[in-house]
Amino acid sequence: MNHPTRKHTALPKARILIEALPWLVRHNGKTVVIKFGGNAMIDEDLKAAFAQDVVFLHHAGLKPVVVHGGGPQISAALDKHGIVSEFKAGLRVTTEDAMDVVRMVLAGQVQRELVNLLNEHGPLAVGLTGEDAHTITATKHQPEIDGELVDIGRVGEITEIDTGAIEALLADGRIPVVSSIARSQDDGHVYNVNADTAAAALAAALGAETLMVLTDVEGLYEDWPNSDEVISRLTASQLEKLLPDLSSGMVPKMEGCLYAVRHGVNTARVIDGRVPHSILLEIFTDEGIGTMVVPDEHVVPDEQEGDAV
Ligand SMILES: Nc1ncnc2c1ncn2[C@@H]1O[C@H](COP(=O)(O)OP(=O)(O)O)[C@@H](O)[C@H]1O
Ligand SMILES: CC(=O)N[C@@H](CCC(=O)OP(=O)(O)O)C(=O)O
Repeated sequence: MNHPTRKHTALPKARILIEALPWLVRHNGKTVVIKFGGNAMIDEDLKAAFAQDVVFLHHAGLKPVVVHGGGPQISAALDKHGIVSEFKAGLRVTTEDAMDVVRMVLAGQVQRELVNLLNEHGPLAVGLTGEDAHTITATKHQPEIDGELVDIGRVGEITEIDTGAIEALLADGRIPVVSSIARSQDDGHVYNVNADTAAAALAAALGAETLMVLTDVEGLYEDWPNSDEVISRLTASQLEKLLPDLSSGMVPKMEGCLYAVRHGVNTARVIDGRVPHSILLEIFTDEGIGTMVVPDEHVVPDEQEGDAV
């Protein structure tokens, strides 16, 4: 017979579950766009933990949408094809030949791998690219470098998002996994779009609660590469002032975060994808682990439990 003073060894687990209750209530039914960067996909265990987290969110009542990158994977494949990778303004110079490889790697390799990992937990994930059902439409992007417009090939600037296919999948209880390739509004071809930019545009168009960008650093470093002091929280205006000083991969990431919070997304976060289960830590605890960008008018509830988003 159970004695009332008997030690219940599972009690700490119940406490952990109940601690997550405010977050579960807050996020119920909310869309969360999660960008999984190519640099964060560093090993099999991390990718499996990522898939577990996303499936957990799904079963916890959220609507996760995954947008994936694959920069290092594309560079490796281009290398095999004897094509040298060159970046300008943080974007890959994409020739017609390179575009074929980009599409093959993102849609045929990285996306398939993530879809399969998610589907180990049930018939959940469906992969698509921005080409499908006009999800992402783009025109040629020509960045301005030193006052001049530069031709970087088939790199797209997003002109339109059609959320129909993604919303239909969410309504059907699926997890959309989107590759950052856009249909062209100018010709019959496709464009290479930076995955951070694509994730931000989708988060805004979907009216997502949160944009979460997983990468290979702890967050936005205040004085990179001289110090590893992470900026834990900043407003849109504060971020806007920092943008001109940012470099390389952080540029599209932080521009994306700014775009998202200026277009209705409540929070945009850059978090360390090398930390196993970083998504769960960020969503269900008050120990935010990366950099959080909030709209200017965002009022901080008092720093109490349940205040992470
Ligand atoms: N201020 C900064 N804070 C953190 N990382 C920075 C900063 N500026 C540049 N970086 C670089 O940006 C990289 C992340 O971008 P990127 O390589 O494109 O990753 P991903 O594949 O996840 O999109 C970091 O690994 C770091 O080298
Ligand atoms: C135009 C452009 O630069 N596109 C990116 C698309 C993939 C991507 O963004 O991957 P990460 O998120 O891993 O960096 C590229 O070709 O590398």
